[in-house]
Amino acid sequence: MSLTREQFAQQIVDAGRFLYGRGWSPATSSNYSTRLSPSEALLTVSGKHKGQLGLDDVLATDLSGNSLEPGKKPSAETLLHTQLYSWRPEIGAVLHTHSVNATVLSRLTPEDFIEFEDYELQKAFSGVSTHESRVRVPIFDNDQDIARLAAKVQPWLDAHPDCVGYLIRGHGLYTWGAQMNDALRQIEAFEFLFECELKTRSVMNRQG
Ligand SMILES: CSCCC(=O)C(=O)COP(=O)(O)O
Ligand SMILES: [Zn+2]
Repeated sequence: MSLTREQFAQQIVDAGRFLYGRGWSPATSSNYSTRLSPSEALLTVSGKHKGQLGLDDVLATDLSGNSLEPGKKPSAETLLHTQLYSWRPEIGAVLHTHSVNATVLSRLTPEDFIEFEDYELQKAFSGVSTHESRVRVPIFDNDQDIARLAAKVQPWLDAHPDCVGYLIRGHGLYTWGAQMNDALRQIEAFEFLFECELKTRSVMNRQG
C-alpha cells in the first residue's frame, strides 16, 4: 500500500533531522526526495535548513525536473534526483548529503573513483552479499551547471546498473534505495566506509 503525500513528506522531514543531527547535512546543504508515483517525485524546496524542515518544505516535480507546484523553488539539484528515478523504476528515495568525510575524501582522491574491498559493511549496500566484492564509487568533478553534471553521471549509471552511489568532488554524496529506510541505511554505510578509508590513509601516510 502506497503512502500518502503527507507521509512521504514526513519521511523527508525525519530524514533531514536525522542527517543534520549526524552532521552530514550542515546548514542548508543537501537535498532529499521520494518517488510519489511512476512519473512524479517529492523533493525538498531549495535553500531550506535541513534540520528544520516542515511538511510544507517539499514540492512535487515530474521526472524531467519540472516543478508541479508554482511558487515553490525546487532544489538546485532536482535533475540529479529525477534522473535516478528515470534510470531505475525500483528507486523510491534519493538522498544527497554534504558530510566532512565525503568532502575531504573526494578532494584527496586524484582518481575518478574510490573502491571499497574486504569491508563487512559493504553488505549494507543493496545487492552486495559478501565482503569479497568490490564496490566502486565514481567521483564526478563538481559543476554548478547541474544539467551538464547530470549528463556526465548518466553514462556511468547506464554502464553500471549495480551502482549504489556516487560522489561529487568537494561537494557530497548521492545514494538511493527502494524506500527511504534503504537510502538512509546506505548513507550510514557510506559514512562508515569513508571514515575507515580516511583513517587508513592517514595511518599509511604516517608510516611513510
Ligand atoms: C549551501 S549548499 C549549496 C547547494 C547544495 O549543494 C545543496 O545541496 C543544497 O541545494 P538546494 O538547492 O537543494 O537547497
Ligand atoms: Zn549539494
